[in-house]
Amino acid sequence: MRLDVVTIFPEYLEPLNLSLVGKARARGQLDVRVHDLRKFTHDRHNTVDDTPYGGGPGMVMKPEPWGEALDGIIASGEAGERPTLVVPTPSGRPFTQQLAVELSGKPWLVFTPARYEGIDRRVIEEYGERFDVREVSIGDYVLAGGEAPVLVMVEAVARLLPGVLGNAASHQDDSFAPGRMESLLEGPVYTKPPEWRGRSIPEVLLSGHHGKIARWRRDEAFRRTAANRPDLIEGCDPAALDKHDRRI
Ligand SMILES: COc1cccc(COC(=O)c2cn[nH]c2)c1
Repeated sequence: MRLDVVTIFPEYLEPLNLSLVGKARARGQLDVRVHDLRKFTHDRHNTVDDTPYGGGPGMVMKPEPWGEALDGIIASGEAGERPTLVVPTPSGRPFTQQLAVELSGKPWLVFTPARYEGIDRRVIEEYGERFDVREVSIGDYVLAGGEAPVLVMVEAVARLLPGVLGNAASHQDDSFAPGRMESLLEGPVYTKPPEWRGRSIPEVLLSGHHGKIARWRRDEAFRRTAANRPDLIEGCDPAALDKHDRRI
């Protein structure tokens, strides 16, 4: 997968050289290219923003630099390759595990994190006519820029790429993983030592009885979901539970 990011703070994307994403890059599974938006300005101050038409607070990112940056990136693609553009914004569709799964199947993502009050709408219109443009929110709050959302989305997508996450099975049971655990939160996890500050491990986890363990985990997932995310349970039909679990 190729990932391009256009930003006025390239150093903000340094974390993409670390850990899981860093290793995937080193292995050649991910081709990550970060572009400094200011390199696509031509005035003495490398201006990327200006006052909003119609007045109001803050500044808006000018369309010209984005146009030059995106045209250059698209032109550098393999013949005929078409990118999916991802625009982090509080007014976008929710970023979910399902969307992460969808994006992990794309060959080329271009992220356009904005600062200020956002990017001139004509940029979205211009590229939306020719490419798949997704305006995506990572949550209902406003940040100073879209770079942190890019780190979030790249990590969520990269860990789904085959061979990137050590133990492939471990994202089947992710919270929100489509299918089995459609919309349940993960229950509690434990590891050695068997006793820590007088606190032991739930007996069932030491029983070796895989059926009972699966049932206990399912019950704990329901318990935690009911406590923290009752909205996820409303639509959940217990009868739709994995038949295997119910048989125990
Ligand atoms: C593109 O327009 C804007 C405007 C304002 C801030 C931002 C940065 O993104 C966020 O704040 C965000 C993304 N998901 N949740 C919050 C982008």
